[in-house]
Amino acid sequence: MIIISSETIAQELLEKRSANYSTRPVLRTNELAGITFNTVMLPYGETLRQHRKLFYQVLRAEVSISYHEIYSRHANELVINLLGATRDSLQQHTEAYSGSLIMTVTYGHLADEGSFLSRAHELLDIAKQTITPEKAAMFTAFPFLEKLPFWCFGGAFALMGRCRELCEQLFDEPFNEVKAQIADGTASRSLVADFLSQAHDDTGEDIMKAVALTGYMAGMETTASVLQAFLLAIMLYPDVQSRARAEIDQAVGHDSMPCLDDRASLPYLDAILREVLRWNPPAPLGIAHATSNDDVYDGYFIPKDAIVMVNQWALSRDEDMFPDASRFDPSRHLTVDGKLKETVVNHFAFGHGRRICPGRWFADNGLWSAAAAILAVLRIDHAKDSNGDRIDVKPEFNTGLVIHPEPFHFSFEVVNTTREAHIRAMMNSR
Ligand code: HEM
Repeated sequence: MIIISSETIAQELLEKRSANYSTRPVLRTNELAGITFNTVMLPYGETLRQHRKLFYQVLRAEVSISYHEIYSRHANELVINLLGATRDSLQQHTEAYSGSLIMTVTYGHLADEGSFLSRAHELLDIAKQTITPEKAAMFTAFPFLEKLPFWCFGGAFALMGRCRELCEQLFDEPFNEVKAQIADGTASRSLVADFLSQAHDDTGEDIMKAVALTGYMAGMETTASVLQAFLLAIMLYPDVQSRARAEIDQAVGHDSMPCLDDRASLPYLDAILREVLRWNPPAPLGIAHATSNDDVYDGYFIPKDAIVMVNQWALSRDEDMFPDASRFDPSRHLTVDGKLKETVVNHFAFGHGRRICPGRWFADNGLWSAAAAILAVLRIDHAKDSNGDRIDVKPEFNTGLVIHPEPFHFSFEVVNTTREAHIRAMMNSR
């Protein structure tokens, strides 16, 4: 296994030599769990090319921004929900935001959105527990284990069958519902509806089904994790929070809500989001790539089928690139005259080369909309204990493929009642 801990080497290998570094390790557990349809797991080849082409068609920068009203609507709901959030429900609120946003953009309005969301969440939970590298290694080393019924293994493994069942249901059901809505003229705009409005054969439809379900599985938790880290960061760094709010007030006026059209006038907010991704990249070890052929780099022999990981955590702590790296400092992404140094969404947190995250524009727009709405209406601060003393919080994160801040105490207060009234009125008018 090769672990890359430098941005330069990540670019040298995964980008400049991408033809050789773009497949994925073969994990037997993906097949057993029935999730080989998932774009993230696909080996390099024709099916992957078709998936990525479709992702590009439906989620590239220009298309992704055209869903701006949906982002705003969900961001407004999030703001109101956060007012009632507790230490233990913050994760749930942020996941509800990212999950329902992805679902709405992907499928439009489903008759039973709750059922889709709860089953998709269940699928993700089971998948996370069953497809870990150590479990994949166990089945590769001892293939006879596959002959045993899954319940023998207990724990999450006993749920492999349920995982397959959920995949089958969620692959077809929402897609077929949108198809029926198109036939009776009730479909709202969505990726699937846009896709179905053009002519496609069955193969094309299966790819769209896979892309649609992958979007939820790949995007829900990552986006929610960044949102939680954003809230933690602006609570711990109140000067950053005040400066971002002042920038919004100045650019859009005290009574209006910021929207994606205002983005170019809010460089500091973008710098904050880039810094959140750098400060604690949500997938600190990325997703494993694998080599298709032998290679030699800088005198080192790298064999075919080697697993190649990018240690994003190490990249984020590179003191040459990011002096005083553990400090949360959005200004490092700005020029001296306050402009963004990088204007494109090309952050290492989204990966490298031909497998770079194809949902990055969508994630970026969703995160921006939520962050802008939160800052425009709410202030997050440390909570106080029963004696009125501030409860200190250390920035601690859990471990896993996708990490989250550990639950932390906080308090929200409304800082702009006009905007709050405005978004409540918008929500009630629907
Ligand atoms: C802040 C949120 C997100 C982060 C940090 C993130 C990060 C990543 C990373 C690190 C990878 C692996 C890249 C590599 O192998 O080099 C990836 C792959 C992927 N992401 Fe995201 N992602 C996010 C949101 C999303 C969203 C919202 C979607 C879709 C709606 C999405 C869809 C995908 C897909 C399909 C892949 C697999 C691409 C492939 O294997 O070719 N992601 N993402």
